[in-house]
Amino acid sequence: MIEITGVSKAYGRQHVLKDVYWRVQAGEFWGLIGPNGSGKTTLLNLISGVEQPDAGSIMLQGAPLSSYTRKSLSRKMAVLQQDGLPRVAYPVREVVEMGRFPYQDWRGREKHEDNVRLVEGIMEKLELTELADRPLSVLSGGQRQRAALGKVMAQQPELVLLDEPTTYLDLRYQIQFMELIADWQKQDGLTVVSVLHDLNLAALFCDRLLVISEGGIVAQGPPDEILTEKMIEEVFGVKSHLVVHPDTKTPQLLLQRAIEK
Ligand SMILES: Nc1ncnc2c1ncn2[C@@H]1O[C@H](COP(=O)(O)OP(=O)(O)OP(=O)(O)O)[C@@H](O)[C@H]1O
Repeated sequence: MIEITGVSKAYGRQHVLKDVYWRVQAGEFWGLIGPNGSGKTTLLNLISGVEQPDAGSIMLQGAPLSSYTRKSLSRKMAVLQQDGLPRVAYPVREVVEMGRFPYQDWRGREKHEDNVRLVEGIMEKLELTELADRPLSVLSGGQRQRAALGKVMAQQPELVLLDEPTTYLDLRYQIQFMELIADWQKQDGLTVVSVLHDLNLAALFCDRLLVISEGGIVAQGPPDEILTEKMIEEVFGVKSHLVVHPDTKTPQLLLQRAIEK
């Protein structure tokens, strides 16, 4: 799905990404983890085409990213930020329908009438039906993020890029959001790349983790190989205990206090 070869990116004199090599197979669920300022969002911005690399190449399904038009790219990939939608007066249903933009002609019409059913199905799945006519401006952060996910689902991409998507969600909605993405991944073979600060969520949901530190990749692989107390101390500078989740057998992190009593 994505092939990144020798990619570097600098802002002024600051080298934010240095010679990155990374391959993402179709259908994988990757978590991008690393400290603040390590280059995670920059990497997502390069994959989505918002930023251009200074060196190296990015291929999407075997073709250079630069060979796609904006519209053809938006049929392949969707991006969701941590605060996915602004507080505007548009009602939820209209916002979800906006996800169909890449499939519409210049009059804003679609060739297939199926789109109404598609949008309604998504609204039901995300429990947005009751909120359909409410403007985004009156919704809570969690409700707005669900509407943002609805818009992304209506876009029917093959690849979704998520940048800390659960930051403003409470525990219930964090899990619900990740489960919805995981269901979508399993049902449609969606490829997911998500920046996540919560290493426990990352371990529970991701097939693979990419650890970025100071603009370079320091480790990549399945969570049970990648998450070690040593890596967490080296990369994040904190001491931790890793325990095994009783249900999923994935590693889970317990933080240690800095001051020993
Ligand atoms: N448009 C820009 N212009 C100048 N510097 C930038 C720009 N975008 C990012 N940077 C710098 O690049 C570095 C990496 O930023 P980036 O947002 O990729 O990090 P991150 O790993 O996503 O961080 P966080 O976890 O804090 O979101 C930071 O030092 C940041 O200040």
